[in-house]
Amino acid sequence: MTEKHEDWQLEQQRINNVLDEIEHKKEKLREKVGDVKGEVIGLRENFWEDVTVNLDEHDDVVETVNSLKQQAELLGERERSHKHFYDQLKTLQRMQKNPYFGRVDFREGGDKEAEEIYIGVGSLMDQNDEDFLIYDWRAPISSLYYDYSPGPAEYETPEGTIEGEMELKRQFIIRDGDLKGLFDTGVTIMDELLQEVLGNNANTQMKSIVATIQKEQNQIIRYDQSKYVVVQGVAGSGKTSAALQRVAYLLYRYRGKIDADQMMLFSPNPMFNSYVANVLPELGEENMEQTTFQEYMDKRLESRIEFEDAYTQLEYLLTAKQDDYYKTRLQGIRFKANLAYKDVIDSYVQDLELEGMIFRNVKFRGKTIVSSHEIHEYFYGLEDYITIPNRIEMVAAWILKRLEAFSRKERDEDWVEEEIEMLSKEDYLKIYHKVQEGRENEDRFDDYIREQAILAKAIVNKYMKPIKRKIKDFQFINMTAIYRNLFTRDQDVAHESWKAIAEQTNEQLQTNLLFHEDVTPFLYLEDQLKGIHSYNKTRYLFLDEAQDYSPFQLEFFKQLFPNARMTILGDYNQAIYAHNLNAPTPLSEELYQDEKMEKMTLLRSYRSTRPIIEFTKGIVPGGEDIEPFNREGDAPTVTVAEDWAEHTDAVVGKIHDMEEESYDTVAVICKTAKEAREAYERLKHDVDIRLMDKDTYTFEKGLILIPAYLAKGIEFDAVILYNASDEEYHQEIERNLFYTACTRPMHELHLFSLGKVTRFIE
Ligand SMILES: Nc1ncnc2c1ncn2[C@@H]1O[C@H](COP(=O)(O)OP(=O)(O)OP(=O)(O)O)[C@@H](O)[C@H]1O
Repeated sequence: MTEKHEDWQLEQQRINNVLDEIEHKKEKLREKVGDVKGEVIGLRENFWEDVTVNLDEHDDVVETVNSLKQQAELLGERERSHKHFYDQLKTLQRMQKNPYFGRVDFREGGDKEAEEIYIGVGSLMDQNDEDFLIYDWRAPISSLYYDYSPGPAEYETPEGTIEGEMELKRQFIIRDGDLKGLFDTGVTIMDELLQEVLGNNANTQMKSIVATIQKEQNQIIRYDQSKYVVVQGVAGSGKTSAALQRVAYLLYRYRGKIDADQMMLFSPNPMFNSYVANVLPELGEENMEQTTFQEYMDKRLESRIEFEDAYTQLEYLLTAKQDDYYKTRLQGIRFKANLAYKDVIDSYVQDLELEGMIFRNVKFRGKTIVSSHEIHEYFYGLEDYITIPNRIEMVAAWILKRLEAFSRKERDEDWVEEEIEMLSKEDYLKIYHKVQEGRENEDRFDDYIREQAILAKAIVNKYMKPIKRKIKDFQFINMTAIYRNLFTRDQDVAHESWKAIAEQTNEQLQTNLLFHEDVTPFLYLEDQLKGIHSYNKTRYLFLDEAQDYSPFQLEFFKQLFPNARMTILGDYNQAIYAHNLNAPTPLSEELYQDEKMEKMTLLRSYRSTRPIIEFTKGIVPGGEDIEPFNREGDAPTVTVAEDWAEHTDAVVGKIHDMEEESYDTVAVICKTAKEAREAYERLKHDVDIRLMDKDTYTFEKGLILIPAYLAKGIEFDAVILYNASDEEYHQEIERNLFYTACTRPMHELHLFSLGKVTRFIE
């Protein structure tokens, strides 16, 4: 028997033993789950029988409350145990399919023998609960597997560094308990497991990478020192993957201290959210909160004011005529992204402490209860050392009091009486019963009057309620007017085109629609006036595709999440929004001058084959530093067509050719949504293709048509770049968009161009 064959047999034998142990543990757990479930059901059913309810005397009430509390605590504890056992059972089930993926033999300094350490998605103890049969990939010792090849190695523990010698590093492919692959590092130079994983089809759901995490990714996953970790990683270098495994790692590391709902991920769009939603559950963890900045803006602005979304802004910049209006808009977009503009707002807020706040009349049925002028007087009558938000609170309390007094008077008005007469029988009876409550034995002669009074009060209150809610929401501040005033007031703004920008913005605000670039500044200003509704609970914030946020937005996030450590990941070569063109992004070190920040860089790209990466390297400056992972494939192709008919035929032909490859996902990528719609009209008769737009919430298998900016962060088996002509892609703002599109495929990339192909690939 060869040595290799022997190893294989021994490992298969060990897998069998481990599987037996898993089965054994599952059996024991099932019993426990069953018992606890029985207890929970019993407790729920008999909840009221087991508490002593006695409300006669004060002491009895206290006793009853205590007894209720005890019973509820018992139930809560049992329910938690049930969930805990159930989760363990699920982990064991997952382990049964693939108990572990790696092994290192590590001899600690001074020891004679090496310990065999097997690494999987969860830990498993032996029968006597003494030794680890499998270590969780997040355990300190598991780091050895990711960080070293055989030779001297070390890992960190809370007690300090452990040094020693790694004698063996082995990777496994196990499917349903059968050993399918075994690779020893040192014997094979290439990472075969990674080759195998990356050679598979792209998926509509991102997969976990725990079996093949690379050293530099492991650093990001486990890093836990500074408040800010900033990761600049080239396309396909595993930024999103690292972010998600990092969440899983932190949940493990701080188990019992931090929950998934104290972590939040901001991602580019809902489709991306659905793309990554499976990774954490696959690792046996709950998902963190996931959102998009668009969702946040929607929530904040509700129906108060309409605003343009980021994609509409981009669509405008990529498709509109480049006249003076366009140029001013572009300058405005770029200026408003900056911290200089934040300074302008900060100084405006200082002025507002003394003058300039604009309020709304508080009205009820056409009558003014408190006029904007009165509010203004009251506000500026308060001491000016009191902060604006505190003064606003005082104003709200004062208005509410005025409303109360007004309500009392209003009850005598004719309209109230009319409403009473119009009351439905049901409503009337409800109020009537209220009047009767507790007075069955009393013979009251004034019942009618009392009844009328209660009815009148109920009616006025009903109409007053929404007004009160608005006051509590501080909607008596005329935010739009205050923001607009920023563009009409006399103010020294150090920007050569400020006048034109201000004029344009002012004009736009009159239509009651905020430009996208004004939304963050608007919300920031609002927070300075109303007080910040910060997310104090969030302990870890993840910003993916961070290059698309502005420096202003970064400051906004810092203010919004005061207690959060931030992991900020992105690629400046994929910055597709105009505000970040040749300007700082949240990936720029200069934005963290006074704060503790760790910058990490990922240069190795895993998504695409080597020929595709070699091709895309040429598109962006500095691309020569990108290192391809060595996976073979066909070189990208470029086809030039003379007219649309030829272009369409060529694209359709390629789509048909690719049917043989049985790919799961093929994307035809266009520059904009407008072009995607046009392409759809041209292609829909010949191929079965789905058009995706910004409202698409899930990413499904098949052939899709998508604008480049929506394809951010996701990947496909093959990509057809629709009309990669020089006419389409020649401005600097289009370079990164083109690069983003070309870096989406795993296996094939084909470019089609109407006329001369883009200069970016020359
Ligand atoms: N260590 C790894 N093991 C296995 N697959 C990996 C690894 N790192 C990255 N990948 C794969 O490479 C692809 C790209 O990863 P990911 O989407 O996380 O990269 P990214 O840096 O966020 O990309 P982009 O900026 O282009 O959106 C994914 O298919 C991911 O599974």
